[in-house]
Amino acid sequence: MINIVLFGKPGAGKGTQAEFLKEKYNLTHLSTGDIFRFNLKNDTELGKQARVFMDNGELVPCEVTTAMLIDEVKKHPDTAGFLFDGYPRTINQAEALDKFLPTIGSNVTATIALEADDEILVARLLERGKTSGRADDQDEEKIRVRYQEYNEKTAPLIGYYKEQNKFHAVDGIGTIEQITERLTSVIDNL
Ligand SMILES: Nc1ncnc2c1ncn2[C@@H]1O[C@H](COP(=O)(O)OP(=O)(O)O)[C@@H](O)[C@H]1O
Repeated sequence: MINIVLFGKPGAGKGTQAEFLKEKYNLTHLSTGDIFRFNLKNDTELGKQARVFMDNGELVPCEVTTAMLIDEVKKHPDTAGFLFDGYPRTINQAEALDKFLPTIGSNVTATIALEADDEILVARLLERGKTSGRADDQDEEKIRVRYQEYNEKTAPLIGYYKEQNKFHAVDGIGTIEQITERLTSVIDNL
């Protein structure tokens, strides 16, 4: 089983690249943002719990997110591996994943970060907000909160995975194809 954690700031292109990578490597793509948005739209209990946080650009509490993620992983017992997109986002979540995966005989294979400057990313998000209908992409204030959350809570994961020799970074600026190529060359060399 190969488990890749796609890592990057909001707008870095994780979702776009995940679409290509899941096909190429036959992986199950789990995007916590997408799963939350699905639950929001369908007004499920989980959606109700997540809504306030998401609307404000804050992280949904760890227990809620981790329980949801583990549920999703368990739905795919026969997969060749997972492409985690948007999870883990805190040290706490990374530890939870490192504790859970061995219970299904697996582990994080590698973390790959898509890197890009904040200015470029904020512009991308505002552009996406015009068409995606995502409330959190239309308000610069909320985008700012998401970056703050990233810097405070998610950035420390770089050190966490470096210590395990599982951290790889890829330049996230270029055409979609160029970036896919950079990512695949990392994965092919794992
Ligand atoms: N691992 C997570 N832990 C906590 N909250 C999360 C997580 N993943 C997604 N969320 C919630 O869903 C929102 C949207 O997620 P996502 O689409 O991945 O955002 P972004 O485009 O900002 O990277 C986040 O701002 C957060 O509220």
